[in-house]
Amino acid sequence: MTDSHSTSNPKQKQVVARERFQHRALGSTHDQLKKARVLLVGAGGIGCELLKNLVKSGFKEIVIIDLDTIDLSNLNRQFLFRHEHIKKPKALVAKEVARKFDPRATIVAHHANIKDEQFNVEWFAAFTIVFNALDNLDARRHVNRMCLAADVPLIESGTTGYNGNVQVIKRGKTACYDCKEKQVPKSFAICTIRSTPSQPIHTIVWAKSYLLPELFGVSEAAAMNLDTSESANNAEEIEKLEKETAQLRELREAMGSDDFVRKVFDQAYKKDVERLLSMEDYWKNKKAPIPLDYETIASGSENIDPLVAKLDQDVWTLQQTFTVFKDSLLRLSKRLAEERAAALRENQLEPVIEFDKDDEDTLDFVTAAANLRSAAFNIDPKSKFDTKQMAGNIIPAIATTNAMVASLCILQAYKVIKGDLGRTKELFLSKANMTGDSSDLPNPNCMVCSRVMMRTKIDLEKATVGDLVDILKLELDYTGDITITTESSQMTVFDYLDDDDDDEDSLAKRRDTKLVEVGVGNGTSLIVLDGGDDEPRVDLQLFVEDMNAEREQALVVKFVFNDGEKPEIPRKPAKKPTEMNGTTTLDGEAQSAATGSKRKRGQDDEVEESAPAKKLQTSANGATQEDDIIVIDDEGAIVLD
Ligand SMILES: Nc1ncnc2c1ncn2[C@@H]1O[C@H](COP(=O)(O)OP(=O)(O)OP(=O)(O)O)[C@@H](O)[C@H]1O
Ligand SMILES: [Zn+2]
Repeated sequence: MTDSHSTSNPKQKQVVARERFQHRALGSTHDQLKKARVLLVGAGGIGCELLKNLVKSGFKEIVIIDLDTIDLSNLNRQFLFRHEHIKKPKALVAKEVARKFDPRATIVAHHANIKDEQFNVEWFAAFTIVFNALDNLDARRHVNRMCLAADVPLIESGTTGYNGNVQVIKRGKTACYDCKEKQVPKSFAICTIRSTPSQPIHTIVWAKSYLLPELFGVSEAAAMNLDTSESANNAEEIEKLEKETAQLRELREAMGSDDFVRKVFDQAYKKDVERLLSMEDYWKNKKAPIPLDYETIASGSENIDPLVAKLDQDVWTLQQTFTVFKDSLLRLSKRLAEERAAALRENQLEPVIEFDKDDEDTLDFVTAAANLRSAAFNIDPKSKFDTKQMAGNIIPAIATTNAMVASLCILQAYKVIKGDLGRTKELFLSKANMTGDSSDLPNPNCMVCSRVMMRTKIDLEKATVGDLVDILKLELDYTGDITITTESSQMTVFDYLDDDDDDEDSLAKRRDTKLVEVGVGNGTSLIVLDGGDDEPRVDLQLFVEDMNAEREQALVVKFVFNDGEKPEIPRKPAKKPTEMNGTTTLDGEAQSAATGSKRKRGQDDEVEESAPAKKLQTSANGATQEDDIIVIDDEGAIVLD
């Protein structure tokens, strides 16, 4: 008989030895983490590191989810992936590779979006702890809300270049992801992009967010993140821009014809520039742009091989740029025509081509189109490589930063697993140092976590608006002066002010309307606002689940109380001005450096890296005698917190 201690399998031996050390270091926390059920959202830069750390630190039950497939550009830092994995789902490959670190760990992988309906509050509630390893605000906010609703602790993390941060989020105990205002990505004034570019980034944004969508995607209004606040002063200019946009859109009709390239070129680099030249006042103190002439440029580019586009580190000559412009325009036109034909056959929506930094056709087009505009406006051209960084809003990801952040996540997780939330920290990593602050308390004015959240089972076949209002009154003691809206689309489900309606018939009709008819479905989140007296209650958020099999004859709406107890819905705090700190939303959101220095709060907040090393003391049963988390390796022990 083989027991785990006498195994001859070298891998197994390694795991057993590792676990013995872990037990000595962590004591009962080790037992707890072996029983924990962990969700890891994202299998990218931080996610791969975290999964490896989770398995190697003894977590036995892990669910990992990622919607993406592996790309060549991931391989330099996502070390669970190899060349042969390209195009395979990240979550599935990560699972297969990480299992080898501990064959006894159970890893379940989902190649899916965490926002999918199936991952509802009930599903989240089954986890002991959740880790976010995401790259976008939207998904982070979603997981934040789901964890608050399910009352599951969340370890949030992010990196940008050398900067990184880790935040522990637990409902009612610490600040949530939305407690602090997030900086929005930098936007550009519409007139700078469309009329008066002066830097390479302006022509790159023009090519990526204006010309490309106008020709191949959804129109400007939807695609561009432009600041139109100057519009009031520039009504005439805006009108001209709109006219030009309409002309460009007409060009789409010419797609596929022999003179398509010439038409686009003339519109974008001749007529448009001539229009801008007519703003004489503007060019009085600046070098005026020069319209480009198709014949002149084309005649010098006949012998250039379109493969010049592969030279991504070089700044192309004007003729090379023209060649890539023409070639990529034709490639994109052909692609769109094929996609349209396929969509028509399969009765699908009209396809569009959107910019993707990893899509060579769109990147070639944006690089060339931007550089032609730069040529007209006396702006320095950029290489394809530089354009990729700028258009993709890329700050290079650094494997070491990801690795450090992932290990800090684990150290915070130990405290959470121990139930030691008071000692969790928000950590900030930068090139110079690492700083740590005790986790912030929840912001009482936070729009997200100040809400009371509740799962709500609804018989969607039967339940009406009136049923929902009645149960809110009956079970949660609302007066009825409430407004209910859907969170995502902000559609009104019920408004007590309409209840004052004199028309009895219309009132009755509204209350008898089925909830499904007013946009409520499985997974909908509803916000209940108390419009009552002077001291309204905080907002209530209901996460709707279809009652399905549990349908009971009489009950069509049923609240699921956490801990089985009816929650108290407190009154809103009296309004007073709040001070919002800047924030460190990292990763794809390209935020400012994560110094965290402004957040220091006294003695407790010592920098983690400066914590004095203490001697490892173990008791008879092998557990440490202190509260500190101690990491040991063959060299000895280090006290980390
Ligand atoms: N809604 C979501 N559901 C599931 N996974 C998501 C969701 N949003 C983002 N992700 C995943 O989170 C991971 C974030 O990892 P990372 O920041 O390293 O990005 P990446 O896409 O791998 O790299 P890069 O953007 O630099 O090419 C990605 O693998 C991405 O697919
Ligand atoms: Zn909050």
